[in-house]
Amino acid sequence: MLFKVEMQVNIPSSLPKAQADDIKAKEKAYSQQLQRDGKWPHIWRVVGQYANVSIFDVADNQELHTILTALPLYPYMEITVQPLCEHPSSIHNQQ
Ligand SMILES: O=C(O)C[C@H]1C=CC(=O)O1
Repeated sequence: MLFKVEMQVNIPSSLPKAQADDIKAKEKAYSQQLQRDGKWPHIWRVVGQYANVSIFDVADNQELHTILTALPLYPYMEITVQPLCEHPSSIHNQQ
């Protein structure tokens, strides 16, 4: 199942820089492993914002929930999820 996920990151200025940098490094490693696994095929920065638009390719809602809630930056994120299906005019995925 494909999902469009938008993540807005709001790290409080009260969080010490070293701690924020550590969380960001863990987030990067976690994200890149999911990308290698094919679960997170797209991630794009939203211009001018500490935010991304991503596509996830997972088995079901539960798997996406498990992945998102394990993001190291999850406590500092606002996340919106939209399920996707095939567009009838798409030239991809035709059988
Ligand atoms: O920077 C972000 O958009 C937040 C987060 C998502 C992946 C990652 O490495 O960081």
